[in-house]
Amino acid sequence: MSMTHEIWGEVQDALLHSVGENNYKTWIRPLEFATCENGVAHFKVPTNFIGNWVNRNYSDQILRHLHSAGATVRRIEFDVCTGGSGRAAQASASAPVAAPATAHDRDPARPMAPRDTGHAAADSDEADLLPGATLDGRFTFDRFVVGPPNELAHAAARRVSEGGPVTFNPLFLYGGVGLGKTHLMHAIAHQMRARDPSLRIVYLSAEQFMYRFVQALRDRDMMTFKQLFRSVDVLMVDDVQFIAGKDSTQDEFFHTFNALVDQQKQIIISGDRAPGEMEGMEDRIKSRLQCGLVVDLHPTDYELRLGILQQKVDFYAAQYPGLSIAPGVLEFLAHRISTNVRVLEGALVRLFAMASLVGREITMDMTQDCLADVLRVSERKVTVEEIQRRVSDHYNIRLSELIGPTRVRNVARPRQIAMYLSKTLTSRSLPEIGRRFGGRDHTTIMHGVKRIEDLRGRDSQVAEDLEMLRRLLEA
Ligand SMILES: Nc1ncnc2c1ncn2[C@@H]1O[C@H](COP(=O)(O)OP(=O)(O)OP(=O)(O)O)[C@@H](O)[C@H]1O
Repeated sequence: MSMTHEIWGEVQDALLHSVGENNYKTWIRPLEFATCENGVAHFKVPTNFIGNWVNRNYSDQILRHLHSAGATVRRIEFDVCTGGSGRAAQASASAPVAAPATAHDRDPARPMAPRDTGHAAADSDEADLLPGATLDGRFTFDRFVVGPPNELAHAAARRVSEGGPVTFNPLFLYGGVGLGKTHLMHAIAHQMRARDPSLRIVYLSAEQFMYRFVQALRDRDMMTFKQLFRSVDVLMVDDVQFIAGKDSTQDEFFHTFNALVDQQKQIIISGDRAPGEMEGMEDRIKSRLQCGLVVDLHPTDYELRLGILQQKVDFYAAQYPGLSIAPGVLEFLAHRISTNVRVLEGALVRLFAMASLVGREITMDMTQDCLADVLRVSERKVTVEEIQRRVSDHYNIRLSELIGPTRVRNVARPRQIAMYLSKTLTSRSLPEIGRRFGGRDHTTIMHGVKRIEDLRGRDSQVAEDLEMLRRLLEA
């Protein structure tokens, strides 16, 4: 069926439910259905910004609803409507996945919103100045799961995204690989842009900053480079450690930084470690980076990983309708993959892809088969010594007692628990474990392991203790 105004009316109602009232008012209501030709539905939008935003964030949903309403639409396009003379905006989307947007959208280092949204040609010129990657539409605050390891960073990012007087400059976010620094920076950008589309926000990696700088030097066009970076409202530089040891880039970065701070413009920087610990970074830069708010993202804990997995499952389940995940699988993944959220998410993507191929529920067996390599690599190397220390702390007995010969029950049982954990969490053989338990024979270890295996099913206190110790050891 061809797309009509009636169908669009129906789809608008459906969108009101699926995106919520606020989003609907801001993004969907301004869209005016114009025509549909050869499967391409054209919408008029008041600004280029709205066109790009809707394209990036809602085009999939719009297409889905159009299809459900029976419209045969392959693609949607947004045309900026400038006082009656509609002009093609740089935004379009096609089924089933939104097509990559325009040069404008692909460019990370361009100011993300034009000051005057009615001047698409000027936007394109600006976009042409800077190459790079795009802001990820999925990296929003809504999709960032907060827990004790990242709550401070999240709160700081939220505060900055609210705008207002610049209170801490720069905001410096640091932490290990895949802990959400980029996600938070993108979320700030999305939020700021939604709040004030006229803001000129530049997000880029330190590598791209250097690339631009070197290109400007080569083209003998430093003026344009300086003008561009010094005329933004918000500058975000990701992975700043990249410019460590690169003296001229650091010099230019330093001047850009100072110029923006002088103008009270917000700067947000991320790095893989605290500024003071960055080798090869000039002291004057380190001290600039430290003079705002420095917050770190700590390694995730089990609960946060589980929360992230649960949130991502909802997302993937919507993409693969009909697929389910067996109880215990998410908990297992949260236990076993503790390195980095990116790996955790990758594991989930693989599981869903595999399950959709075979058309079955994601079970524990499938998880172990499909992720054998990831699980092997991320296996935390727990040592027998660590286990002994944890167990003696937990039962409040001395390490020397745990390893020694005493047979009193309040030591013998924890000792067997330590033997069991050594057997199940390390790759040590029974004789090797025996040696670490005061030179005991391997049959003693085997007996201890069997005893706990047996108790585990009958004694809930033992089961609980084992679970808690395992979590502590694998955290
Ligand atoms: N708290 C979180 N909630 C939801 N998703 C998260 C969270 N933390 C990280 N992620 C996801 O993990 C992935 C990696 O995050 P991100 O790219 O932001 O990490 P990073 O700290 O910038 O890593 P790198 O050091 O490699 O640049 C992304 O898909 C991101 O959405």
